[in-house]
Amino acid sequence: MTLSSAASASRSNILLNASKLTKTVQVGEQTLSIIKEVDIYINAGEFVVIMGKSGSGKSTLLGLLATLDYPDSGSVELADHMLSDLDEDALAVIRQRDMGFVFQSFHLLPTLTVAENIAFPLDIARRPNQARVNELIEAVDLGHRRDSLPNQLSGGEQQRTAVARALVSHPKIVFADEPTGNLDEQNANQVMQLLLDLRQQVGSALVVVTHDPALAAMADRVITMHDGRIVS
Ligand SMILES: Nc1ncnc2c1ncn2[C@@H]1O[C@H](COP(=O)(O)OP(=O)(O)OP(=O)(O)O)[C@@H](O)[C@H]1O
Repeated sequence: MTLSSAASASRSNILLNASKLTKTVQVGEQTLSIIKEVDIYINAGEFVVIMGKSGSGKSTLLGLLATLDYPDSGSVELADHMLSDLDEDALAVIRQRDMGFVFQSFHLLPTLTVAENIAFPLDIARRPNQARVNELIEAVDLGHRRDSLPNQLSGGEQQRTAVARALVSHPKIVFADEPTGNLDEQNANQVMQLLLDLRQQVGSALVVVTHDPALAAMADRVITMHDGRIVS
């Protein structure tokens, strides 16, 4: 295979394609450019890690790809939907149906139990499926904690709940922003292994922002950012 045919083969299965994304923020009188004309694609089922120094724009880029934030210009397309053209209601439907999220600080709903947090994406999409929820609770080894509230859980248990919630509705893509950043090494390894195993079962693409080189070593592709641009 030539280099160019290899490149086109690896791009033939594109799930998410973002083009010329830019983002500025206003700091006092100054307009700072924090994402600068970034082009990025993610293939279906691919595991991509985004690395780079603190402040290089990783979390901002992830937020733009996941439609949690708006770019100043540029476009994001997911599975034939041009997300940049959709209103907030239509985006909410796509986020519920096609995306999963794992954040560094867990972001569980504090008044819902483990089982209810995991069921939440199915419930708001009006597709309740208790069998699927039970399967995920077992997969992340939280059967004994199913009726606990988030504030009764350890950090590792909270993040395992978040991982199950992210995968429960068979999303096309999961976005994770430093998912192991608040965990000790043992819990970090367990959470990452669960995230990788479950997304493999579901066939989801996975995009992870991390500083962890061990995680990067497991990725299909590593993207490095510097000063708002992708440099490799
Ligand atoms: N709302 C905002 N207002 C002002 N500056 C912002 C805002 N959001 C992000 N920034 C700045 O944009 C730059 C990129 O931030 P971002 O959080 O994306 O970086 P990062 O690479 O994820 O960093 P870290 O590894 O520390 O989490 C940083 O310099 C940050 O201070």
